[in-house]
Amino acid sequence: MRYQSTRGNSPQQSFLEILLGGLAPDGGLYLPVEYPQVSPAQLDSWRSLTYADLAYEVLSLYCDDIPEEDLRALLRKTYTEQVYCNGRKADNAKDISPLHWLGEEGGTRLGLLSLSNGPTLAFKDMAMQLLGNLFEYALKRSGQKLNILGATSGDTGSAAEYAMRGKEGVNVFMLSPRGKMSAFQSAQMYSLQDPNIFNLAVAGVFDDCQDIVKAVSNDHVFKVKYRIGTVNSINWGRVVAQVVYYFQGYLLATQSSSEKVSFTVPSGNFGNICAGHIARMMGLPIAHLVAATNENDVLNEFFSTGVYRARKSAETLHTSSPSMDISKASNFERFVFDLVGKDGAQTAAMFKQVDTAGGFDISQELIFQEMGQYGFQSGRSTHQNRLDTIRNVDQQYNIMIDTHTADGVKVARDYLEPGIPMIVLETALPIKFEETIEIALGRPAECPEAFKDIKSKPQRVENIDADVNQVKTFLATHLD
Ligand SMILES: Cc1ncc(COP(=O)(O)O)c(C=O)c1O
Ligand SMILES: N[C@@H](CCOP(=O)(O)O)C(=O)O
Repeated sequence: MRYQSTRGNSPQQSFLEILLGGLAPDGGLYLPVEYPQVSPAQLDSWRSLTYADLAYEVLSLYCDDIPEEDLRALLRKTYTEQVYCNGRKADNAKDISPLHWLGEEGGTRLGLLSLSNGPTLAFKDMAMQLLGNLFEYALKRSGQKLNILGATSGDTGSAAEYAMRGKEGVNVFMLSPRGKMSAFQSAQMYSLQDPNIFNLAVAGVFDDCQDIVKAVSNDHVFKVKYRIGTVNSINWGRVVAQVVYYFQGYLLATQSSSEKVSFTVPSGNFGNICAGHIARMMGLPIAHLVAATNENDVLNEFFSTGVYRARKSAETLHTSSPSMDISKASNFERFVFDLVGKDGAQTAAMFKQVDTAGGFDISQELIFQEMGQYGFQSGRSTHQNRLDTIRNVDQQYNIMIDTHTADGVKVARDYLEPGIPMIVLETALPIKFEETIEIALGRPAECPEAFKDIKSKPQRVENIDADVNQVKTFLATHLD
């Protein structure tokens, strides 16, 4: 499989060639030149597979420069009960991403796909653990070292650091928005003392952190000299690993490939739902993909009006679903590339307009009228909706959900269609946002044993301005 940039001005490359670099040289994001197709019969033949073997079927369509036996071994090493039973009872863990039906609502079944059973209690572990093993594999083959520069709003950071700690030849430099994550999220990252992990608390919001990552990646001389890679969903490896659980969720929810399901996805950087879009483009029978935003509702605005207006840092609100406090969703560019018929020049022009004029408006264009074919719907959830939904799901179904998943359930309920099961992606465990859970339910969230004393551990973090040059200087002084 060859990969092309969404900006149309980079050479096509193979999976292993793009894995360590992340952003394409022209500033775009990589996508496969075509989406491999999965037939209904093929889909049905995957019903009895383990998660690891299902992942093999999906990923082997994309990573054809990794020998079959190596890829299968990497996936079986990654998707184990030992890695993915955190915070859940072990009887469900063999499914890796179990599906829990909440109940019947609006003439259909409403369910939660559990994706937060991994080491850091958020869905990021589903792809990040694999990325860690893929990096190790690729670096061993090439004899290279890798310095990861990442941006987090709370969950990617810890998932990446737990996946990369102790990995030979890998350093992680993680930018996080100072004071904007939950105490639990900060403690998960900042308490790590491993010499290959560096936490930088940026005076800004997540978008500032992501802009710095992109600016450093776009300085090709610096990038090559310091061997900079990325673990954000900028990296295709992250997105493609997330495609797998849409297949898993679909197979768990249905009896045959003639059935359709819809997914609601709590959305911020648009990586998770972009993986759903790709699964749908591959032929997975998804009726709708519902993007659920919090008060930072750029994506909801776009899907409802055709106007994309990225907010400035100062306009980005600090909410009680803080991991979705994002106003410049990077993966949105991948969808736009498909929307404009894989026209790299047009995509580049549209995102140049985002930089110069703050956004674009396609409300009067044919592509907006035809956008229905991609199955997107969207909605917005507020702090009060979040509290109400956490309470209501707890009372009605005796299940405690986190604030982001609550945004998902709130919006999903607005889009229930009789006869089409609705699966909400559960993106984190409640303990990560325990302050809000306490407000909503008046009792604490359950905390897995491994994290009981996390907030009292000593923390190691450096403060830094939202300034590319300061970050480059930090990297240069910590690398040879
Ligand atoms: C808990 C949680 N939910 C939802 C999201 C949004 O996912 P995405 O950024 O892939 O849209 C994130 C961050 O990415 C998250 O950490
Ligand atoms: N919500 C994320 C933000 C980064 O998203 P990514 O999927 O691009 O890594 C976080 O929790 O850090």
